[in-house]
Amino acid sequence: MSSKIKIVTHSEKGRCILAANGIKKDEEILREKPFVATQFAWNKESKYLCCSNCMYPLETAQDNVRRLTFDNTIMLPFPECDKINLQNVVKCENCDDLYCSQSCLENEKMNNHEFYCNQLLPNGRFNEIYEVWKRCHYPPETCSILMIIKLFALIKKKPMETVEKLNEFCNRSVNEDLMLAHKMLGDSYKSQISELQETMKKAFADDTEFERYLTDDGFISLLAIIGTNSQGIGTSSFADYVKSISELQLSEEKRSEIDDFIDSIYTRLNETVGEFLNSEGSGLYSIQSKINHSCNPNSEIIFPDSNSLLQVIALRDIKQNEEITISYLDECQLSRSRHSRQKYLQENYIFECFCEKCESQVNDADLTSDEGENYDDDDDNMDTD
Ligand SMILES: C[S@@+](CC[C@H](N)C(=O)[O-])C[C@H]1O[C@@H](n2cnc3c(N)ncnc32)[C@H](O)[C@@H]1O
Repeated sequence: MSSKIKIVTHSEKGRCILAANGIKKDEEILREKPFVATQFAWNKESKYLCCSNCMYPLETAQDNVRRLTFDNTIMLPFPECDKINLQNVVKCENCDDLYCSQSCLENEKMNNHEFYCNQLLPNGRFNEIYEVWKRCHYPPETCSILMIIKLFALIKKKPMETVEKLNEFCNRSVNEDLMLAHKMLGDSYKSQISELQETMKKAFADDTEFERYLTDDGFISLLAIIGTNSQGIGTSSFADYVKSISELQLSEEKRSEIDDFIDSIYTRLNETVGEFLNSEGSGLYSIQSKINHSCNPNSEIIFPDSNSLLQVIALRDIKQNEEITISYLDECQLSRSRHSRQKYLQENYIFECFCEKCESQVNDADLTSDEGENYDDDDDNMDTD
């Protein structure tokens, strides 16, 4: 673990990560690869191209916008800013899964890729699970059945080590687990949890090492571990291109021209794919998952290499022994009243927030922000990003 942090236990929040020494604004606090990470099932089905190991984009920004807008004539200016490296792309010789490099392919093989290689395709051992999952979990996805299958592959290969690691993630009570599992699948698909469980039992009937995860409580608890601890990951070659463009030194006139062009591309993308611009997925990170939420966080998560490698960065100077916190809510949710934030966290993450901001506003009137009410009614999904 990084020498910059230490783990302690808090009576209300469980484990907390503290700064071992003072940390400066913009300083890296933590850099971590996931224990397991996957692209979401529907995202993959919709041909969002990324490395099957690290989620690095596998198409140039130009190809990305051409595909998403259905317009093959788009030419991106400043092609030197389209930096996605496709020179080392390799594929699994059996299932055609793509990897950004030989080392990603090797890593996936080490993590027992063989276990699910070809098995999601029609006639594959896990195809039915995949189909049931897609039926009961429409986009926007917040978790993936592929994550469970990858976890099972790891358990098969390194049983003791994997189960030990999995047990270190935050666990909930049986009741909370059930609420979380319902949240993950969306309220209208509650009844399909048992269909999914039965399909998995059938597919894994001969694998005794998974029995404990396929009982009624075990299955719900597995979904809840993923729901409580997983971190959203999004990678996009066009977003990388836009970032590189923003770093160019340009005249005011050129800057305004390129900004207008990028805006026009985003407008077109909005018409075709709406918010679904990225290769979306999620990962379980052993240390990052122990960072608690705050409604006034002092840190944020970024993905500096456009892949699943995660970095936690300080948003301001952090004192020695101060808790490292991130926000599980987006900017808009964070700006709402204490009551709205608490309601959202309670309904979607099943916990009462004990952050400093909520504690300092404990005597505020129990008013729900107007915008909050609209949002609370609409939103069904959960995710810790
Ligand atoms: C991803 S885990 C964070 C680490 C966790 N504290 C642990 O012991 O592993 C998320 C869980 O931590 C707790 N938690 C996180 N932020 C909190 C907060 N601001 N107030 C109270 N509990 C919090 C909740 O139980 C939540 O479900």
